Amino acid sequence: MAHNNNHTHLHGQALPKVLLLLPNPCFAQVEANNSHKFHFLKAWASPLPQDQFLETHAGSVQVLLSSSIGPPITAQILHLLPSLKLLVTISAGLDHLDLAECRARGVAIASASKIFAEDVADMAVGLLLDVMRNISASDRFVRDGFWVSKGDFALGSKIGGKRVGIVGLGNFGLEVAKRLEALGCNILYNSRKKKAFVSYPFFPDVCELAANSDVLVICCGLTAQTHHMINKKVLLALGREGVIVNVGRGAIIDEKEMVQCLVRGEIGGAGLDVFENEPHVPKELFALDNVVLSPHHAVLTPECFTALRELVAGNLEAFFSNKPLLSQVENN
Ligand SMILES: O=CC(=O)O
Repeated sequence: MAHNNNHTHLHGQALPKVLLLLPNPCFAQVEANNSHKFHFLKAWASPLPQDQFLETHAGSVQVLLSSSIGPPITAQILHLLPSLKLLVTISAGLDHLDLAECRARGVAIASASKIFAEDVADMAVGLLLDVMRNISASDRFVRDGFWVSKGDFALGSKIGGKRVGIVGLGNFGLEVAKRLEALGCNILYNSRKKKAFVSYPFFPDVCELAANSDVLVICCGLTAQTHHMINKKVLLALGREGVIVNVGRGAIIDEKEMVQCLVRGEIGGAGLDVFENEPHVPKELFALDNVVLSPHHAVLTPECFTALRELVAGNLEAFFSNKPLLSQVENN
């Protein structure tokens, strides 16, 4: 009879192990609801250094649960986990994962992308409306008593009829498009590939897209290809009246250049949920009324978190019962 080395037994049967490298409120709730089904191995709670902890469990860990907050899942970590088959990330972004190494090792990835789409799109539209209709700036104007003392206030722009260029027409971008169409905007887009199922004009070149748009909404993921894709040339093509909204990742935009363009009035405004060096936001932006800032909060609704916990548990169950994952991402 094979000797079972697993540490956790329930009625003599080992629970499948799920590795966690860092504490996270979402993981804690997933654990609270599923500790009868899975044994959650917490590297951070062990007195052993992480590498040693991983070496100890190297033979038995098939699943790693990760988030986009904290250190990335590097090739070095993956090397220490030769039995790993599945990486579940509670993010839509995959930029914290070494995708090439996962591919080489045959590690499947499940993400949160789809279930975040509506909340992220709502936030993108909220930021767009706020910048273009001066909502946050109006709020400050009224609170500061300027309605009484100064009387008038800068006009906002009409939303209907505006040309909105969506960069990345995936789960997020499609939800943004749907919402903005309802507001009377004309949708254009840039994506890795033209999408056969939409009739919006496609621009293979993001600079061309910017030149033909009143607003750019960044909805794509951060990859080597999209890093600083929104550079000075693209920003200048967007132009003095142009507005940029970012709900993707900060580093998709060359942030230094964007700040300069905003300070010099070379673009019209920005609504930003993400930044290059979070939680640090360039101080120059604090003085600008045509900029709306948000602390990477686009997905933070309780409804989204409930769905996320269920998705994570569903993916774990599917994996351990050899069923298709609920939210596997393509990694090729
Ligand atoms: O930014 C959040 C995510 O990638 O899910």
